[in-house]
Amino acid sequence: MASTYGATSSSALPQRTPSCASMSSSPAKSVARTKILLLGQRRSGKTSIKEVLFNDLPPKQTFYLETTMRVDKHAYDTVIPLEIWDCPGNITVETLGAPLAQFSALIFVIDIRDLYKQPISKLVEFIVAAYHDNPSLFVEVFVHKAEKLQEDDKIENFRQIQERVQDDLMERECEQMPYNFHLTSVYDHSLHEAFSKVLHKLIHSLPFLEDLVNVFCANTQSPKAFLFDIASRLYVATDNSPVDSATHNLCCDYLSMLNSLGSLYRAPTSRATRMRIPADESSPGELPRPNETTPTKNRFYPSAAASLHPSTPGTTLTYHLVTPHLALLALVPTAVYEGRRGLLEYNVVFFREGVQEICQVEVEARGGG
Ligand SMILES: Nc1nc2c(ncn2[C@@H]2O[C@H](COP(=O)(O)OP(=O)(O)OP(=O)(O)O)[C@@H](O)[C@H]2O)c(=O)[nH]1
Repeated sequence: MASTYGATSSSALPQRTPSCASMSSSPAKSVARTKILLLGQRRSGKTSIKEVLFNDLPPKQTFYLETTMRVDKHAYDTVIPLEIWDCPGNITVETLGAPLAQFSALIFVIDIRDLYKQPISKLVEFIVAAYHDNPSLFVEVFVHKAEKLQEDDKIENFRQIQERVQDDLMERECEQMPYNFHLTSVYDHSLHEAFSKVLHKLIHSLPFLEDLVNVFCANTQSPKAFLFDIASRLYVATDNSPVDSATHNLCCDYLSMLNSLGSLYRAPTSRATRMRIPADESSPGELPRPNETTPTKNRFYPSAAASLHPSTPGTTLTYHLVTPHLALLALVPTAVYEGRRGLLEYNVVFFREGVQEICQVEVEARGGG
């Protein structure tokens, strides 16, 4: 895979963009966060999911995670500010300590080999409670550790778990409550794909972001493009062509490679001393970034590309930074990438401005502006 790394127009400089996203350990308290409840039996993999996605923990290291003893609230800022509640395995609706009405999504994690009654009863207990307290709650079931089983067993267990939940809900007369099942594993991209789908349901501005990706694809003859959250590698929007897993995985892998090699390609001019912006220079709409005492800490080159099929007609995978934490990844015909680069860059600038505007509105609507 031949790769190129370079800079786009100066408007790509990430530190000047409105901070719709800031991965922070001490996020601003005043912002209204979208809350996601992460539930499941002990050792089902809840903390692993949270750590792999939002703390960049290598999947193999999840083996050493300790048991969660009390609710751990993890703040993460992407297009919308999230708060993920990682709960201990023994938590119930009564001991949760917060009404279900506070949450926007509930992710219930079941180990795919766990066909016993207990996890299913617990899931049903929460679905029934949600049905009464918060019928608009998105209930998503991650049938997890899917890579542990052979294909046939995997499908069979997946089917059995769905069937049992359905039967139990019918008995409790709650079958109208919508819920979705996903097969997931921290060892492949299924977790990223499933969590991305959950995230889409929570982003109110999603149609606008999708429109922007669609316009980008139409103008650049791109068959597929994703707007990714860089650190978590969740995609926050894509165009309206179907997502095929191979393309999604390819983009995830490319992003992962760039994330790990990014610092090597940092331009000498981007050293902290040269890039620091004086406080009084920040633009009027820009948010305070309490955690950005060193604005170049996570600096990243603004664009990159890799040739996927060198022979004609050829496809190139392009990467463009959109905000400090979002990037556009697109499959582009090599002829367009090589012959009409100006047009491509023009569309990226247009796309970037649109996304930044949407993020700004989102921040203002949540009281962070
Ligand atoms: N094979 C496999 N193992 C996984 C996967 N996800 C998590 N695990 C393992 O499952 C075990 C339990 O993971 P945890 O994340 O601690 O589970 P938990 O649900 O947070 O557990 P509690 O804190 O006790 O409630 C660890 O040994 C992980 O390595 C997966 O996708 N596949």
